Amino acid sequence: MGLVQWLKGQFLCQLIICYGFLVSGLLVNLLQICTLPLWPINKQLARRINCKLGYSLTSQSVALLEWWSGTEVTFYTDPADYQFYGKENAIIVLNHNFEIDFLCGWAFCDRFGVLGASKCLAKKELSYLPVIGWMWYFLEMVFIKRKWEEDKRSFVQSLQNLRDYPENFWFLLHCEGTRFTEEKHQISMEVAEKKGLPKLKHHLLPRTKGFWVAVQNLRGTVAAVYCCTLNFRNNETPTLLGVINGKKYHPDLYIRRIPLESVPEDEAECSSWLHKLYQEKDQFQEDYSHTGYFPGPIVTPLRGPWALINWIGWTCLLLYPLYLLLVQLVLSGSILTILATVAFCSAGPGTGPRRQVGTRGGPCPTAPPKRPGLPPAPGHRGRYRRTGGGTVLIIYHLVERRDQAFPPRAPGKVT
Ligand SMILES: CC/C=C\C/C=C\C/C=C\C/C=C\C/C=C\C/C=C\CCC(=O)SCCNC(=O)CCNC(=O)[C@H](O)C(C)(C)COP(=O)(O)OP(=O)(O)OC[C@H]1O[C@@H](n2cnc3c(N)ncnc32)[C@H](O)[C@@H]1OP(=O)(O)O
Ligand SMILES: CCCCCCCCCCCCCCCCCC(=O)OC[C@@H](O)COP(=O)(O)O
Repeated sequence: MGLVQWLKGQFLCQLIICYGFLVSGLLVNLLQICTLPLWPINKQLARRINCKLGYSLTSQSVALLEWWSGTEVTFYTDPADYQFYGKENAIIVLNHNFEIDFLCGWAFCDRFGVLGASKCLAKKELSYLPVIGWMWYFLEMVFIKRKWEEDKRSFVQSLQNLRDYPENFWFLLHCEGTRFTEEKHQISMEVAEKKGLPKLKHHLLPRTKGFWVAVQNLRGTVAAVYCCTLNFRNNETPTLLGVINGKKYHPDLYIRRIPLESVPEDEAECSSWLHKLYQEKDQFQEDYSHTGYFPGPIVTPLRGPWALINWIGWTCLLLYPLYLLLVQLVLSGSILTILATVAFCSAGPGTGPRRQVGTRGGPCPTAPPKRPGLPPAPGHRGRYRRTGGGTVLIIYHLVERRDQAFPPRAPGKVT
């Protein structure tokens, strides 16, 4: 494992990444709040500013996926459709099987310049997510409680609001309405049986009302439905934590562009149309499980530098205060100890005395067995994970150094 891959596994690096995302997100939220007075004066300008602010935050997770974890989405699509991507509004119908399907969706949006403006039909709970949920409020995301009687009015109103949106946007719909699990699949197939519908092997039965309402309210605004089918090579089970740990995944995404005119206006016909679309998607997944690829040629839209530049910019800006702190430490003279500690710790666990955090001098109760100059015995967990040990110890010594500036008081004695 190279140095870069080792660094990606370090808790300190992951802490810095999440710190950057969180603090930049809060700053973006603050700036979005500042656009509120602009809305009654110039709504379109306020929307454009919020799209840029939204891009500045969302693209950090695209940078994490594409540059940090090195995950590259492979796109399968008809080259004749390629010319439309990014140049029109579209409804995206995407299967909801993977933990990071939204990240692959964002990467797809970023390739065609619609990441900042894109929206989705999301469960109301996501609007409470710190930073991301608050940001989506200003991007006019469509939230629903998944209870039609309570949702229908606000759902229709939210869609109508998008009819004069100044930027090209994609509207993501996971028609299944929830993430795929075997248990949900079994219940869903019982409903399919009752309805006399073909059973699906790789999907839950789609909920059709939301799709029909979206199509009806966005007709004239949206030009097409993009039927997107996502899968991962070699049966990978991708996770967000894996991406943060720098693990590379291999997503394949098959996109079919369907002009909106071909979607029926009648609700019952539209419902049948969507069920047929999901039966086709299910067949694509079945073929993929045997062949390892989707139909249609592979296209490779250019991966622009802006997600990476934006991420580096935020990281430099937000790490600068920490850099100043480090400079202070150097001036205070204690950095040498820390550097010595870093050198000492990054030699790996088990190569020197450990002191139990919180008390002085005692052996660390879970210190790996003494094997001077050797890494701890295989499988020894110890207090510090093999990969994160050096990092954790650096933080421990940083804390300890601070303590030594204020030596602990002996019990009962006041200094
Ligand atoms: C690769 C992608 C490319 C690009 C990506 C593009 C954009 C992405 C970029 C930016 C977007 C920004 C952010 C995205 C990032 C993160 C967000 C990601 C995910 C969040 C998404 C979610 O939160 S999913 C949950 C919310 N969405 C939905 O719920 C949509 C699906 N639901 C509906 O549409 C529903 O219709 C409804 C909720 C609107 C209303 O539901 P309701 O049930 O009241 O009505 P329905 O008629 O639909 O259903 C009733 C019928 O259903 C039958 N039934 C009952 N039980 C089941 C069952 N278990 N399974 C299936 N069907 C069932 C029942 O019989 C009823 O049938 P009737 O015939 O009797 O009506
Ligand atoms: C460089 C910066 C990186 C910092 C850390 C990375 C953060 C990445 C961004 C996190 C944003 C989280 C967006 C939430 C998307 C969740 C999508 C989802 O899967 O929702 C579930 C619903 O669909 C259905 O819910 P269920 O009914 O299945 O329950």
